[in-house]
Amino acid sequence: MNTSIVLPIFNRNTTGTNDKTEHLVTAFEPPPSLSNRQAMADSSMLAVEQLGENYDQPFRTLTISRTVTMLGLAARFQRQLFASRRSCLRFQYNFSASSSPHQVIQNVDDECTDFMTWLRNKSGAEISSVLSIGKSNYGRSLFACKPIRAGDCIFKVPLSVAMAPDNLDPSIDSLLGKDVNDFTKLTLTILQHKRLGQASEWAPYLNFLPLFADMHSTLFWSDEELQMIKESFLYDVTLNHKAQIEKTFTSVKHVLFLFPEYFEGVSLHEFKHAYNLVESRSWMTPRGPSMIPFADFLNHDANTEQLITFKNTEQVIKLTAVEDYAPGDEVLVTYGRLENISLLLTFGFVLPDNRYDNPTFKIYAPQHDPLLALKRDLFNRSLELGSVAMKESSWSEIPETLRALARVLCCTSQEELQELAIEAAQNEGRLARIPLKNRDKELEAHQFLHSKCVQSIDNLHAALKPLSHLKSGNETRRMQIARDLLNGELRMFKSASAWLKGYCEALKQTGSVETEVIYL
Ligand SMILES: C[S@@+](CC[C@H](N)C(=O)[O-])C[C@H]1O[C@@H](n2cnc3c(N)ncnc32)[C@H](O)[C@@H]1O
Repeated sequence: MNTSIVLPIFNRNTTGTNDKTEHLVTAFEPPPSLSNRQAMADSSMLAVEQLGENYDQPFRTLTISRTVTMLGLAARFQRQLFASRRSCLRFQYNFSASSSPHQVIQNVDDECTDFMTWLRNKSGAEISSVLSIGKSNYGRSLFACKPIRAGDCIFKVPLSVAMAPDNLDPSIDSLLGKDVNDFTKLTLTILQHKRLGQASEWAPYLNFLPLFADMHSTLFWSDEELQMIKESFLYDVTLNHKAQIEKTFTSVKHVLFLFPEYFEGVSLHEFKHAYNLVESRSWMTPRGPSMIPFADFLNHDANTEQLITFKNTEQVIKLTAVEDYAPGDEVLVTYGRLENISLLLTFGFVLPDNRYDNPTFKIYAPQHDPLLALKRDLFNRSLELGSVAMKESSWSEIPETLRALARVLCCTSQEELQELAIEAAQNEGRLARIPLKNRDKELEAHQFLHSKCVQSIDNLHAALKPLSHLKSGNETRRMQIARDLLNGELRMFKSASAWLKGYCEALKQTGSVETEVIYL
């Protein structure tokens, strides 16, 4: 097999050093194939922190940084499919050297001309004859400038053209510790070449990257702006990610001092900006996270199957059409099955009807619970044993881990915990593979989850109130984003709440229901 899917780097932990977290990500990094990419996205939403220790899950490494957190869990619900969307915008510039009756060239942009001339020279070949760079509602984008048929090759970008960690000046690289990861190296490469200005071999590309003012990742939101999303788990995730990036910056600062020609006066703010450029525009290639000029103008559509691939024999990044496009159609790819929290943290946007969205429960165990240590041990043991199996099973309405947590937290005696452990031992060590034999306890655990849903719904309503009455002129882009995020979460919690309520009613009425009937 010569062709493989090029993985976008997002929805991985990309921060900082090769510590335990990074090791986990690397260890579980799937080989580039569609099925693994799917698996990665499917199992992408789980976070647990207990008593200040991080318990990272494979694949996803969100951690809650609050020291008050005793036991926190983020979990997900499955959603319905939404209809496909394709925008059609007239393009502004066609960079193809050949002419065709289908080409419509509007607003020819000198910057694009320079950029495409630079790219053609750097790659030694034409990148595409059927695509144009244009402006969309989401910044720059790629548009068909000729009819494209499914199966056609839309573009080819040689891997050698990509900016990757191996482009970092070797004298800088050699001074960085072994624990400095490739994402940081790529960030430093961007900063180094930005400082070189027009003398940089990447100048035409770097000039095309979005300005700080056009980037809306919550990493860049002020404290006041972040207050708008305090009810969302993204608030915790953002603070955590900011802290991680800060730590990374501090860990490389001593090296930056040695290269004032590149890094004199580089601030944390600039570092963060470059870091987020890497996070939002890099793709995983054999050279590590790579900025692929031209390919990184592709915007995201959650409903397309269009993916970038890497062709080993030719060492090129390729896009092959999976559908027909008419001239003027925007060509979109999927960045993966990403929920709004990931989209907003990494890319600075949310999808109002995101079918991959999941409500995130923040559940804190009471600190004074004398059984806390036992509960934590039991829950962690079950996580360790259950993680592989959970990956393989399809998600039911309530994720197994969340059920497990609720069951453990609702125990009021050692005997009850013991009972749970015995049942788990009969089910591959998993605490919540099937409904509990003790129906009262099963009901209690689900009522507990239902009460958390109701609480979240109330909190979200309160958070949305000030955002709902704004006059359109007073509304900033980030206010709209915050409202879309919170509304999406509200919908999820309402749906989860309805399901839990129905489940509890069924338990109360029948007292015993078949496992499969209840869980699917
Ligand atoms: C890989 S770049 C794509 C090119 C980018 N539009 C540009 O102007 O360079 C990813 C960025 O594009 C924007 N973007 C991509 N897809 C989007 C979407 N569906 N909705 C809103 N913004 C999107 C976001 O700003 C995101 O961080």
